[in-house]
Amino acid sequence: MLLVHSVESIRAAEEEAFARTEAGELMERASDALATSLLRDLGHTDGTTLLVLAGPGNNGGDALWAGARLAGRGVRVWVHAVVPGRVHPAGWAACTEAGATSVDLEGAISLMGRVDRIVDGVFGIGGHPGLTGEGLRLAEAAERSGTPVTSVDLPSGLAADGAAAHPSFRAERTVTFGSAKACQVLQPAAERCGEIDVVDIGLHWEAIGELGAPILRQWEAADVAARWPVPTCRSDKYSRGVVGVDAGSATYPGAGVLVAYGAAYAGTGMIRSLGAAEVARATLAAIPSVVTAPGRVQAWVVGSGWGDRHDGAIRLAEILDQEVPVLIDADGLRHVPDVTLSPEHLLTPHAGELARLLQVSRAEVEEDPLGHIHRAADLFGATVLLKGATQYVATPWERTVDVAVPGPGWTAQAGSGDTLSGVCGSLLAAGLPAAEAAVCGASLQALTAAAEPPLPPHALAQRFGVTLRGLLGDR
Ligand SMILES: NC(=O)C1=CN([C@@H]2O[C@H](COP(=O)(O)OP(=O)(O)OC[C@H]3O[C@@H](n4cnc5c(N)ncnc54)[C@H](O)[C@@H]3O)[C@@H](O)[C@H]2O)[C@@H](O)CC1
Ligand SMILES: [K+]
Repeated sequence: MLLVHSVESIRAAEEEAFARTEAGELMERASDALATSLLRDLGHTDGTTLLVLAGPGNNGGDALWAGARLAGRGVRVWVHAVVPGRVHPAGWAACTEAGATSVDLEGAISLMGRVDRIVDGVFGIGGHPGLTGEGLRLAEAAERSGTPVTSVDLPSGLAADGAAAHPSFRAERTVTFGSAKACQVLQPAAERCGEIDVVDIGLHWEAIGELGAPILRQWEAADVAARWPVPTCRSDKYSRGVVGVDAGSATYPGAGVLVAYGAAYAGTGMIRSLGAAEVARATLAAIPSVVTAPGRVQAWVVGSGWGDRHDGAIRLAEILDQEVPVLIDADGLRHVPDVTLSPEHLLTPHAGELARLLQVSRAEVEEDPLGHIHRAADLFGATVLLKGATQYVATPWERTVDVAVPGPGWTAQAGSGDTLSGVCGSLLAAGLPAAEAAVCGASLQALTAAAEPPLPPHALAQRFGVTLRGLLGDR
């Protein structure tokens, strides 16, 4: 699991670390790790070449000290001070004394495409988002040259805490210090960061109180495998969980069928299709093991394909009265302001639906997904999964948001949300807490889509077992 801290937290943890370390020790750890990473990527020192772009702050300092180490080891290093006259003085002296050659802007640009690697040490967590002027010229020239870029801490130009792809460097690798940053896991910014190496520089998160909690937890496949409920020799359909589905309608019967596909192929114990008669009939025809008689239900999936069902609020209240976990999706979400929810209830809006719930514009949600998902979770008291290119899960009053394993854009199609609801519903019925059910469900869908050619949602669901077998190994 990749933990992401905010700039505010990193600054606080750095302050705490400065107080108990020698001056310059943190920068030494950072630049040592950067130099090691550069050496690994260069492969060897003899005859290899490096262009260091150093900005005015400590990010430039890191780059310069690493450049000094490599120049000392025989790498041919050129160095450019991006803001003339404003450069980390000790780092600059060390780098040039170790043999690096100083070049001006035009010199730096003309070297791009001819050196083996470029070090982007222009701005780090102190950078204002969006490069302009010479910084932008350098970033564009570097990208055009095709020479691989190692960014120091983050690609200069990105906002460390944000998801936006501001004008910035595009890195092949980012060597980041103390903690991953939000821009390295949230799209579209993350795709400008390349491979992420997180370097431990000795920050003590527990020493800074609440600020020490990460803002994001980026889940990886192994984390999903560790949480996935695997049946044992003592399992029966009830211990594995019964999912009740009231989704779809006479107008949109497919939604209810797709929810059942998601639950069935994620391995649920039993599915009860308890919505419109048309949906139950269609579901039974597709999946013969589905039961259409009422009975015990351990988690509900409701709302998708309801359309403008006139009794939606009453039906939702009735289901909530049963006091088992409930996943509320799509058309069910419009009734959320009228009912009382708790963290075991899972809302699964996409950006447009979240905007409607919070009475803001979709653009506002897309601009600040984290802020809005927190707001929704706190306002409604429920767990929220925000679907989209990056899938976030927030729990009411908790600082840390979970981010599902990312997947390809193929799942952006009608019906994907319905099968996803089914997967999450099956995990809720198996007893996973709502946040884990949401993030594991979204990750399973993403991992499956990443491994398969484009498939319609019901066919993708049929491949869940292959993904699970790969994830779970011998478990
Ligand atoms: N303080 C330390 O000892 C450590 C800091 N670390 C490094 O230090 C970085 C943070 O250093 P700083 O706080 O000095 O910040 P930066 O090095 O990110 O840059 C800050 C400077 O750039 C200027 N600036 C920012 N955006 C600009 C823009 N778009 N155009 C023109 N000027 C701009 C600011 O006014 C400021 O002078 C981290 O990202 C990391 O690389 C690491 O070495 C770990 C230890
Ligand atoms: K940088």
